[in-house]
Amino acid sequence: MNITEAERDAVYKTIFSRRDVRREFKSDPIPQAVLERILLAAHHAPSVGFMQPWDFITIQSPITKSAIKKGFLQAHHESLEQFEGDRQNQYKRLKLEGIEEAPLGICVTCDRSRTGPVVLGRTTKPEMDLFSAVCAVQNLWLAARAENIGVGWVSIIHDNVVRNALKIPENIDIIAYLCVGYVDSFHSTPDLERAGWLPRRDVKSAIHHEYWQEPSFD
Ligand SMILES: Cc1cc2c(cc1C)N(C[C@H](O)[C@H](O)[C@H](O)COP(=O)(O)O)c1[nH]c(=O)[nH]c(=O)c1N2
Repeated sequence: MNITEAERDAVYKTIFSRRDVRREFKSDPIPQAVLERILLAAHHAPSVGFMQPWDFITIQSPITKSAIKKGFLQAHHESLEQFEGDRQNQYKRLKLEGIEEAPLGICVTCDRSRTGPVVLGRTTKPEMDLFSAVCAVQNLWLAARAENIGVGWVSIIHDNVVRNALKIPENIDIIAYLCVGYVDSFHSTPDLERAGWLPRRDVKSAIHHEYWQEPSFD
Protein backbone atom coordinates (compact mmCIF):
# COMPACT_ATOMS: atom_id res chain seq x y z
CA MET A 1 0.00 0.00 0.00
CA ASN A 2 1.59 3.26 -1.12
CA ILE A 3 1.02 6.57 0.61
CA THR A 4 -0.25 9.21 -1.82
CA GLU A 5 1.33 12.66 -1.96
CA ALA A 6 -1.70 14.23 -0.27
CA GLU A 7 -1.56 11.65 2.53
CA ARG A 8 2.16 12.27 2.98
CA ASP A 9 1.57 15.98 3.20
CA ALA A 10 -1.14 15.40 5.82
CA VAL A 11 1.29 13.40 7.95
CA TYR A 12 3.94 16.13 7.81
CA LYS A 13 1.32 18.80 8.48
CA THR A 14 0.26 16.89 11.58
CA ILE A 15 3.85 16.49 12.79
CA PHE A 16 4.85 20.12 12.24
CA SER A 17 1.67 21.63 13.67
CA ARG A 18 1.50 19.46 16.79
CA ARG A 19 1.95 21.58 19.88
CA ASP A 20 2.21 21.10 23.60
CA VAL A 21 -1.05 22.72 24.72
CA ARG A 22 -1.39 24.22 28.21
CA ARG A 23 -4.08 26.85 27.76
CA GLU A 24 -7.20 27.62 25.75
CA PHE A 25 -8.71 24.16 26.18
CA LYS A 26 -12.41 24.13 25.35
CA SER A 27 -14.75 22.33 27.71
CA ASP A 28 -16.40 20.30 24.90
CA PRO A 29 -16.17 16.61 25.76
CA ILE A 30 -14.25 14.33 23.42
CA PRO A 31 -16.68 11.92 21.75
CA GLN A 32 -16.09 8.28 22.70
CA ALA A 33 -15.41 7.25 19.07
CA VAL A 34 -12.72 9.94 18.74
CA LEU A 35 -11.08 8.94 22.02
CA GLU A 36 -11.08 5.32 20.90
CA ARG A 37 -9.34 6.25 17.64
CA ILE A 38 -6.64 8.17 19.49
CA LEU A 39 -6.03 5.38 21.98
CA LEU A 40 -5.98 2.79 19.20
CA ALA A 41 -3.30 4.88 17.47
CA ALA A 42 -1.32 4.98 20.72
CA HIS A 43 -1.75 1.23 21.05
CA HIS A 44 -0.20 0.76 17.60
CA ALA A 45 3.12 2.28 18.66
CA PRO A 46 6.27 0.22 18.23
CA SER A 47 7.40 -1.63 21.36
CA VAL A 48 10.48 -3.60 22.30
CA GLY A 49 9.89 -7.34 21.73
CA PHE A 50 6.27 -6.31 20.95
CA MET A 51 5.65 -6.29 24.70
CA GLN A 52 3.10 -3.41 24.50
CA PRO A 53 3.86 -2.42 28.09
CA TRP A 54 1.50 0.59 28.20
CA ASP A 55 -1.91 1.22 29.73
CA PHE A 56 -4.02 4.34 29.46
CA ILE A 57 -6.00 5.72 32.39
CA THR A 58 -8.62 8.31 31.43
CA ILE A 59 -9.49 10.96 34.01
CA GLN A 60 -12.62 13.10 34.00
CA SER A 61 -13.45 13.55 37.67
CA PRO A 62 -12.90 17.13 38.94
CA ILE A 63 -11.88 15.70 42.33
CA THR A 64 -9.10 13.64 40.79
CA LYS A 65 -7.99 16.54 38.59
CA SER A 66 -7.88 18.79 41.62
CA ALA A 67 -5.58 16.31 43.44
CA ILE A 68 -3.30 16.25 40.39
CA LYS A 69 -3.33 20.05 40.19
CA LYS A 70 -2.36 20.29 43.85
CA GLY A 71 0.58 17.98 43.17
CA PHE A 72 1.61 20.10 40.21
CA LEU A 73 1.53 23.30 42.28
CA GLN A 74 3.76 21.75 44.91
CA ALA A 75 6.29 20.44 42.37
CA HIS A 76 6.13 23.71 40.43
CA HIS A 77 7.03 25.59 43.58
CA GLU A 78 9.99 23.26 44.17
CA SER A 79 11.13 23.66 40.54
CA LEU A 80 11.09 27.43 40.87
CA GLU A 81 13.93 27.19 43.38
CA GLN A 82 16.16 25.61 40.73
CA PHE A 83 16.22 28.76 38.62
CA GLU A 84 17.83 32.05 39.56
CA GLY A 85 17.28 35.75 38.92
CA ASP A 86 15.63 36.69 35.62
CA ARG A 87 15.26 33.07 34.64
CA GLN A 88 13.23 32.44 37.79
CA ASN A 89 10.95 35.40 37.02
CA GLN A 90 10.53 34.15 33.47
CA TYR A 91 9.75 30.64 34.76
CA LYS A 92 7.11 32.06 37.11
CA ARG A 93 5.25 33.61 34.18
CA LEU A 94 5.07 30.38 32.16
CA LYS A 95 1.84 28.40 32.02
CA LEU A 96 2.96 24.79 32.27
CA GLU A 97 -0.23 22.75 32.62
CA GLY A 98 -3.94 22.71 31.83
CA ILE A 99 -4.93 20.01 34.31
CA GLU A 100 -8.26 21.47 35.39
CA GLU A 101 -9.14 23.29 32.16
CA ALA A 102 -8.75 20.23 29.92
CA PRO A 103 -11.90 18.08 29.87
CA LEU A 104 -9.82 14.91 29.86
CA GLY A 105 -6.65 13.67 31.51
CA ILE A 106 -4.84 10.59 30.22
CA CYS A 107 -2.15 8.89 32.26
CA VAL A 108 0.15 6.57 30.31
CA THR A 109 1.81 3.84 32.36
CA CYS A 110 4.34 1.08 31.71
CA ASP A 111 4.21 -2.44 33.10
CA ARG A 112 7.87 -3.45 32.89
CA SER A 113 7.15 -7.09 33.75
CA ARG A 114 4.22 -7.51 31.38
CA THR A 115 5.70 -10.32 29.30
CA GLY A 116 8.08 -11.79 31.88
CA PRO A 117 11.67 -11.03 32.87
CA VAL A 118 13.34 -11.65 29.50
CA VAL A 119 12.23 -9.45 26.63
CA LEU A 120 13.57 -9.62 23.10
CA GLY A 121 15.51 -6.39 22.52
CA ARG A 122 15.61 -5.35 26.19
CA THR A 123 18.32 -7.71 27.37
CA THR A 124 21.18 -5.20 26.98
CA LYS A 125 19.19 -1.96 27.31
CA PRO A 126 16.68 -2.38 30.13
CA GLU A 127 15.09 1.04 29.63
CA MET A 128 13.71 0.04 26.22
CA ASP A 129 10.28 -0.79 27.69
CA LEU A 130 9.99 2.74 29.07
CA PHE A 131 10.97 4.15 25.69
CA SER A 132 8.27 1.99 24.07
CA ALA A 133 5.63 3.57 26.29
CA VAL A 134 6.92 7.00 25.25
CA CYS A 135 6.42 5.94 21.61
CA ALA A 136 2.76 5.34 22.54
CA VAL A 137 2.59 8.87 23.95
CA GLN A 138 3.91 10.29 20.70
CA ASN A 139 1.40 8.32 18.61
CA LEU A 140 -1.36 9.57 20.90
CA TRP A 141 -0.12 13.17 20.60
CA LEU A 142 -0.03 13.05 16.79
CA ALA A 143 -3.37 11.25 16.45
CA ALA A 144 -4.93 13.85 18.74
CA ARG A 145 -3.49 16.64 16.56
CA ALA A 146 -5.01 14.98 13.49
CA GLU A 147 -8.36 15.17 15.35
CA ASN A 148 -7.75 18.90 16.15
CA ILE A 149 -7.36 17.97 19.81
CA GLY A 150 -4.62 19.53 21.91
CA VAL A 151 -2.40 17.55 24.28
CA GLY A 152 -0.15 18.90 27.03
CA TRP A 153 2.38 16.76 28.91
CA VAL A 154 2.69 17.52 32.62
CA SER A 155 5.88 16.16 34.17
CA ILE A 156 6.14 18.74 36.95
CA ILE A 157 4.56 16.42 39.49
CA HIS A 158 5.85 13.67 41.76
CA ASP A 159 4.97 10.11 40.78
CA ASN A 160 3.56 9.36 44.23
CA VAL A 161 0.89 12.05 43.78
CA VAL A 162 -0.27 10.55 40.47
CA ARG A 163 0.04 7.04 41.90
CA ASN A 164 -2.16 7.82 44.90
CA ALA A 165 -4.74 9.80 42.93
CA LEU A 166 -5.13 7.11 40.25
CA LYS A 167 -4.54 4.05 42.48
CA ILE A 168 -1.61 2.86 40.36
CA PRO A 169 0.16 -0.17 41.88
CA GLU A 170 3.83 0.15 42.90
CA ASN A 171 5.01 -2.24 40.18
CA ILE A 172 3.63 -0.04 37.41
CA ASP A 173 5.76 2.88 36.14
CA ILE A 174 4.20 6.25 35.45
CA ILE A 175 5.24 7.61 32.05
CA ALA A 176 3.07 10.64 31.38
CA TYR A 177 0.16 12.68 32.62
CA LEU A 178 -1.50 14.32 29.62
CA CYS A 179 -4.10 17.11 29.48
CA VAL A 180 -6.36 16.56 26.50
CA GLY A 181 -9.07 18.69 24.90
CA TYR A 182 -10.25 20.55 21.83
CA VAL A 183 -8.67 23.91 21.04
CA ASP A 184 -9.65 26.50 18.43
CA SER A 185 -6.17 26.73 16.98
CA PHE A 186 -2.61 25.56 17.44
CA HIS A 187 0.22 28.08 17.70
CA SER A 188 2.76 27.85 14.91
CA THR A 189 5.68 27.90 17.37
CA PRO A 190 6.13 26.23 20.78
CA ASP A 191 5.00 28.22 23.83
CA LEU A 192 8.53 28.10 25.25
CA GLU A 193 9.93 29.58 22.06
CA ARG A 194 7.32 32.36 22.02
CA ALA A 195 8.08 33.13 25.66
CA GLY A 196 11.79 33.51 24.83
CA TRP A 197 12.77 30.48 26.95
CA LEU A 198 14.64 28.67 24.18
CA PRO A 199 14.66 28.83 20.38
CA ARG A 200 14.32 25.82 18.09
CA ARG A 201 17.73 24.47 17.12
CA ASP A 202 18.64 24.52 13.48
CA VAL A 203 18.17 20.95 12.30
CA LYS A 204 21.63 21.14 10.70
CA SER A 205 23.18 21.27 14.16
CA ALA A 206 21.47 17.98 15.03
CA ILE A 207 22.65 16.02 12.00
CA HIS A 208 26.14 14.55 12.03
CA HIS A 209 27.85 12.63 9.28
CA GLU A 210 29.88 9.52 10.00
CA TYR A 211 30.83 10.48 13.56
CA TRP A 212 29.83 12.71 16.49
CA GLN A 213 30.75 16.37 16.22
CA GLU A 214 30.17 19.07 18.79
CA PRO A 215 26.99 20.83 17.58
CA SER A 216 27.33 24.50 16.71
CA PHE A 217 24.41 26.69 17.70
CA ASP A 218 24.90 29.71 15.43
C1 LIG B 1 8.91 14.28 28.29
C2 LIG B 1 8.24 15.63 28.19
C3 LIG B 1 7.84 16.30 29.35
C4 LIG B 1 7.24 17.55 29.27
C5 LIG B 1 7.05 18.14 28.00
C6 LIG B 1 7.44 17.45 26.83
C7 LIG B 1 8.03 16.22 26.92
C8 LIG B 1 8.44 15.49 25.66
N1 LIG B 1 6.45 19.37 27.93
C9 LIG B 1 6.25 20.01 26.60
C10 LIG B 1 7.47 20.73 26.09
O1 LIG B 1 7.67 21.93 26.81
C11 LIG B 1 7.26 21.03 24.60
O2 LIG B 1 7.14 19.82 23.92
C12 LIG B 1 8.39 21.84 24.00
O3 LIG B 1 8.44 23.11 24.59
C13 LIG B 1 8.21 21.99 22.48
O4 LIG B 1 6.93 22.52 22.18
P1 LIG B 1 5.89 21.77 21.25
O5 LIG B 1 5.61 20.44 21.86
O6 LIG B 1 6.53 21.61 19.90
O7 LIG B 1 4.69 22.67 21.20
C14 LIG B 1 5.96 19.99 29.05
N2 LIG B 1 5.28 21.16 28.96
C15 LIG B 1 4.78 21.76 30.08
O8 LIG B 1 4.18 22.83 29.97
N3 LIG B 1 4.90 21.16 31.30
C16 LIG B 1 5.55 20.00 31.46
O9 LIG B 1 5.63 19.51 32.58
C17 LIG B 1 6.11 19.37 30.31
N4 LIG B 1 6.79 18.19 30.40
